[in-house]
Amino acid sequence: MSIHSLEDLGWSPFFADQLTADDSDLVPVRAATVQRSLARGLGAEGLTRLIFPNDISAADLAVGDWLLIEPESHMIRRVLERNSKLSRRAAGVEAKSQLLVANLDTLFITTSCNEDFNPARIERYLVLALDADVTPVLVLTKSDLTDEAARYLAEAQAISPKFADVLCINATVADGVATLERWCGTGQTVAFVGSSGVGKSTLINSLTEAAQATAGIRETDAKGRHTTTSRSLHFANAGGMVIDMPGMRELGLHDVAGGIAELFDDITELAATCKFRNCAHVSEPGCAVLAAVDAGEISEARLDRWRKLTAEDQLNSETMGQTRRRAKEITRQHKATLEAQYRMKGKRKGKKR
Ligand SMILES: Nc1nc2c(ncn2[C@@H]2O[C@H](COP(=O)(O)OP(=O)(O)OP(=O)(O)O)[C@@H](O)[C@H]2O)c(=O)[nH]1
Ligand SMILES: [Zn+2]
Repeated sequence: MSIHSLEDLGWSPFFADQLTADDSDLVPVRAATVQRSLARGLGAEGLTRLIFPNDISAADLAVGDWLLIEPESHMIRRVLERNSKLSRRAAGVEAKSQLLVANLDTLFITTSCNEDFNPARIERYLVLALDADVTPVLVLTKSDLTDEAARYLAEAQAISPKFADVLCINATVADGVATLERWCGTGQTVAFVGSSGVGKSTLINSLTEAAQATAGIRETDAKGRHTTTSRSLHFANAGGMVIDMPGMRELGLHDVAGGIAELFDDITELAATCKFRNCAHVSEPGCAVLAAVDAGEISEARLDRWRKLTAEDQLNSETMGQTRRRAKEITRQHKATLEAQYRMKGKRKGKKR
């Protein structure tokens, strides 16, 4: 197994600065796979199996994390602060978030030049990337299977100025893949999201093939196929690292208010001047956002997309307790309204008398 420098694995001053004198007997490794009680770390010595102490469990770790471990026992002692993290709402009734990957630099939001292309879905992924502090790059694949690649590209570019780049490629040929490599250089970590069949595995395989072979850490199943059942960290040919996230097609929005505020920064800015602090921009008096819509400065469609994303985020972010409280509050308000109406009727009756 070849030896890698920590910088090859994405180590940077951000992590080095977190080390203290107490850590001098520990070594840094980067979490390469994390499954229940089995986690592996990549370090200067190659791939090692990690041991969990009582106070750290697999749920506390994400692929891409930087960990400090004991060099002999491989016991994890500390998880270093992340410079970015991608999470989603965990399965189940509670509004808990599940950590997916950590210390990601670029997220390739992937779709194809066909019926998969959907601006609303692309915008959802963009919110996730912005919320996670990860650079979003939009990748349109299958440019070779359409006569309308230029139209798709123009439509994609119109979605948001927040994309660092919008690429339109044939993922099955080398020069298509090469356009992604400028994001995958030494010290950089990238990952892909997008629907099934848009070409994520094709791109990951091409971006990592040569480097994985030399590193000798490509995990294969009994038939020799590349296994993609859980998230894992891989070397990119261009010098950086790729996190494979199989099964990450649908990422329910959860706790991404910051990402929504950034994507819709025009609405966010105006909202600060609405008369009411918790203005929902529906029909409130003194609403600066509605005024901007009336003036033609913000399109109704854009405000509508903001409303939908905000509603989804709020619903997914509230706990069962909050849902119950909200239901109670609605019932209470309803009762109060009915009582008020009843009293009004009574008064009117009283007047008649
Ligand atoms: N012609 C052409 N075929 C492509 C392109 N990108 C992907 N494909 C093909 O589309 C099929 C699906 O590609 P995958 O890489 O498996 O897609 P995926 O996004 O990884 O799909 P999941 O693993 O289900 O999430 C494969 O047969 C690819 O060869 C492209 O740009 N042009
Ligand atoms: Zn308003």
